[in-house]
Amino acid sequence: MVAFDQVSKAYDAVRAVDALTLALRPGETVALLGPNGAGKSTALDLLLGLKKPDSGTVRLFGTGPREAIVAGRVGAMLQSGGLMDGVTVAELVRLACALHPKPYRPSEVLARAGIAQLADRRVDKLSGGQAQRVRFALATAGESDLIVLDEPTTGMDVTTRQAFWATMREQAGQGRTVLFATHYLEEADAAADRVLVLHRGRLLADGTAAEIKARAGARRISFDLEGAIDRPALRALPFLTALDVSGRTVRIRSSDADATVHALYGLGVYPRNLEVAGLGLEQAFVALTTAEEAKSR
Ligand SMILES: Nc1ncnc2c1ncn2[C@@H]1O[C@H](COP(=O)(O)OP(=O)(O)OP(=O)(O)O)[C@@H](O)[C@H]1O
Repeated sequence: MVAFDQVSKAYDAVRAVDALTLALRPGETVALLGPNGAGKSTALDLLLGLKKPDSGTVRLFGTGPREAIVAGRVGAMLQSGGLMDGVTVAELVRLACALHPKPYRPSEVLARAGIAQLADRRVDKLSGGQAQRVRFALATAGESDLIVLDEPTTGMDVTTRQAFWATMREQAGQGRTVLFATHYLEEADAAADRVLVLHRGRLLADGTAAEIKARAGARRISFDLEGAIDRPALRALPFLTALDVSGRTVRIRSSDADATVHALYGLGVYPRNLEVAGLGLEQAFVALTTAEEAKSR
């Protein structure tokens, strides 16, 4: 079990992480989302013992972060982590395996990260996406109970990205906890079974992607109308939060699509090509974080 208990960390006046409390369960794949500066990297640094909280505690499997890392229970892939200069990919992976208390075979690690063909290349001569795969290999050098990934797929091409997530699913399937920070909301939607939204260091939302979308409330309704379009009548529809008319096509956002559509028919119009769709995680994220920004203004 991985737990933050009332953890805070400030840089001068900036509260990067503010009274964060949460627990991660085994086998869970968790996405950490938040706008720039929300505190994601700081939270991961606290989790990995790279920074010390000003107050509160971080516990990993019953110990502090350092002890858990020394015991090989944590694999991490950080954003900027420089790879050692002057060594080859194979040498670096062998070193990571040698340092891990429960290592996999280096050949296995190379193959899993899709870098077997890069084994003899120097790590300081790799492309961005290749270097990212090497970091991925280092994070999965041994059997860790927690895998922490900071924007893991940045710079990866589509195939690498798919292979990467397949491996992460496999790892989670073996009971490991996978925690990743990302700005790719589609990826969070597809890969995570739990989504955490951080905003100004605080946990704004915690749930499945579906729950977060539902919490952001809105649904999109679109349809075409024949004849004159009565905008004031449309604008007065219940639960409407946005209205856009373009030519014959009307697009509505509603916090209760059933009630809005019901009232729409009540106007005596005949909407054609009616579509009701949920918001994507990206739109839900924007709705949640902008609402929070507005509150704090
Ligand atoms: N070393 C530091 N010194 C001073 N302020 C810092 C430092 N590191 C982070 N901050 C500030 O703390 C806040 C949280 O930053 P953090 O890097 O944790 O956010 P993030 O969610 O990872 O952002 P991004 O999405 O941009 O990577 C920001 O306001 C940032 O400017």
